[in-house]
Amino acid sequence: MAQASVTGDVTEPAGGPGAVARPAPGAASPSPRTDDVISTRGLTKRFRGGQLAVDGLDLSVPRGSVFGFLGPNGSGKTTTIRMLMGLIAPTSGVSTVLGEPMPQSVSSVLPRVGALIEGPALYGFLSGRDNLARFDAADPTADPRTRQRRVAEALDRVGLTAAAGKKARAYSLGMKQRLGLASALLQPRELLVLDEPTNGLDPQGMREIRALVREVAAEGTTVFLSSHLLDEIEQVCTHAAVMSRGRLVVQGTVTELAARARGRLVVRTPDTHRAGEVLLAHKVTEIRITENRVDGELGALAEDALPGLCAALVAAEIRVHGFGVERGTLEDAFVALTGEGFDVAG
Ligand SMILES: Nc1ncnc2c1ncn2[C@@H]1O[C@H](COP(=O)(O)OP(=O)(O)OP(=O)(O)O)[C@@H](O)[C@H]1O
Repeated sequence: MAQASVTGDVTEPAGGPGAVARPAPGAASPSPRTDDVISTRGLTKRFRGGQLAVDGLDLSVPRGSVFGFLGPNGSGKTTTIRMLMGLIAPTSGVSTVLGEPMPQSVSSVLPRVGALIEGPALYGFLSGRDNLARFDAADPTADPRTRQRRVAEALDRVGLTAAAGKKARAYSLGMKQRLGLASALLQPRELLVLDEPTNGLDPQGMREIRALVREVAAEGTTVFLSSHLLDEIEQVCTHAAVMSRGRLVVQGTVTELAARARGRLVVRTPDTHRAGEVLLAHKVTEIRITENRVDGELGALAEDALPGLCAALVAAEIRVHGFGVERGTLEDAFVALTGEGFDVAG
């Protein structure tokens, strides 16, 4: 499928989608840019069994963004996050978080980061409130004098005030997820890292978490969240990176990424078959006809061909009830870039 030209700061690995520039073996990786909140160069993880989970990743997360880290299950998102948080060592490559090299700076960086990775670690026999208090007490940078107030505020933000006294083992998956999020919100943070934060939540729970993410971002915290849900990224993120099989496919602003999928021409008419013939005669391709609707690819046709197309339909006495170009979605862009559907295991 033809792709619209892209302006702005969408970046794609040299060599086109899927190709990632890698330093020559043995060469020192160039230092990542430090003005980004997260920056990686050539970040790679090969597990002992030989599995190449992350392959030469160059990621740039701008300060103040809500950055969606998107990819199907198994594409390397969690492995990347675990490397960024210093939980596992990369096989090669470099990364900085909040301007400091990781994993060397774990002790100075992590207090500035709220993280929720692979579900929260909770004590089932403690209440939600006591879990948070315990979590806070384990944080050497947390002020014990303000603990009670901060715990109450965090519970309130995630909508768990009423259930705060219940034992965590009685919590639903969604409630556990919210409690984990509350633990990341006990202190103001410069960066919030959330691995699949809406996993296991019902639609209402998802909406609430997304609203919370927007709220936290509006307060100035950069949010980095992984997801396999395209519509989630479109709803909450300003920027996104797309992973496929351990590699970065593309990164940029969500608006620009979605714009990579060219819109389709859509004509609403009861005279669908005749309209299809006219469009075909005017070089519109991949025409699909459904009830009262014809759509097709504009292909090489430029936007200024649209008035002529509309006039041709009218001249052929086709009853045109609607005529326009529908914007492509991020899912269209993903499919166009990778040639694969989204719900595939890597
Ligand atoms: N500890 C490990 N040892 C060996 N292979 C691993 C390990 N952890 C992850 N992998 C493999 O690395 C690949 C990437 O996994 P990862 O969990 O990073 O993907 P993901 O995009 O986060 O997917 P998911 O959403 O399913 O967690 C997968 O093929 C996975 O099986």
